[in-house]
Amino acid sequence: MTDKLKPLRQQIDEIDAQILELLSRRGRVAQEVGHVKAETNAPVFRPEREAQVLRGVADRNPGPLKNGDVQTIFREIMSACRALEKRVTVAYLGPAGTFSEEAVYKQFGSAIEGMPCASIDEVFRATEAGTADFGVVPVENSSEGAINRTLDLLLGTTTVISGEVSIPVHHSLMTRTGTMEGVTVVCAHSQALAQCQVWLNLHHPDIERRAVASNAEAARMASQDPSIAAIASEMAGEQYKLGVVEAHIQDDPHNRTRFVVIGKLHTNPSGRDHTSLVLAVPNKAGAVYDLLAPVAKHGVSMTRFESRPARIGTWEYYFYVDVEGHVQDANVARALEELKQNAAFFKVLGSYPVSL
Ligand SMILES: O=C(O)C(=O)C[C@]1(C(=O)O)C=C[C@@H](O)C=C1
Repeated sequence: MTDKLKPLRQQIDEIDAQILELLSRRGRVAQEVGHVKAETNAPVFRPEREAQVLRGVADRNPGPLKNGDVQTIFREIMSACRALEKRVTVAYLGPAGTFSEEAVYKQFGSAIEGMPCASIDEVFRATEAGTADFGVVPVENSSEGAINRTLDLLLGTTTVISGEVSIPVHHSLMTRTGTMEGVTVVCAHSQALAQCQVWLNLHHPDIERRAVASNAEAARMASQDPSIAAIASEMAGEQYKLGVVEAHIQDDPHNRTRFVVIGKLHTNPSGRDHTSLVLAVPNKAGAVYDLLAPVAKHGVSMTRFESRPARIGTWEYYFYVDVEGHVQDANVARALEELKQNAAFFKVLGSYPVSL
């Protein structure tokens, strides 16, 4: 056994030495890129370029490593190279261990400064003030729909959307002991309680459910009190040394949350992009239909349509629309120009690469 392993491990050592040499070369080139950018005050983080690199490695991947795994490795390589140019600060809805933190790492890799914030409002404030270079905020969940606070804040923000990231959301029921003995209350963020309601009704119909600020906060509470069970990610459970009572209790096994990256950066076209906008129409019959006509006319696909009350006391709404393509694409530019003519309110939130 050992005799057979030895030459294989030698091969691995040789390959690792080559990988290390190549990584070092890549790092030195990134430093040069950093100097060129510094001369022209150009942005360090380029989401469109990173998206192209990651799509490229998946397209050229000869195997046997899986595309997703190769992309994770390259995500980290770019993150480390980027940190040689500048370590970007990213604000998100904390504490550490939330799905928002997971989204931050999926988008930026781990060579960043994470800035956990107490609320979505604070993420916007930190990004607008420049305390953080970017912010990552949840915008919609596949089972629960829009995250209204984010939509409301996008309306008035001076930041733009420069990226999107979507992650699977799996919830586990966890306690200090890994059993439900002595548990009188289940704590989680209200969204998580809603996403697990069918399972809870079936298995623990009589236990009180309490909404708290975040799932990570629920995990922290459960770690200190044996009468509390938390619904959170296993990542948060590990952080607080909780035992898993039941894994994957979310009602929809394909549950996902989509986040957007906000910042001051206008992202260039990557070849596969989305554009987000907010619109309002005059309050008259057929107005919404007329408003959206240019989208179809110019062959632009709409991927999302969401409405929010304008909260000015009348039955008026803001419409949050996502379309395929970039504002610099000719057909998108023409469609938006016409949309703008018919709209009482019109704001482009940003164009950015479609999430992996
Ligand atoms: O191409 C660039 O602009 C780089 O700075 C290099 C690099 C990379 O490591 O590949 C790093 C950071 C950018 O976000 C994009 C790519």
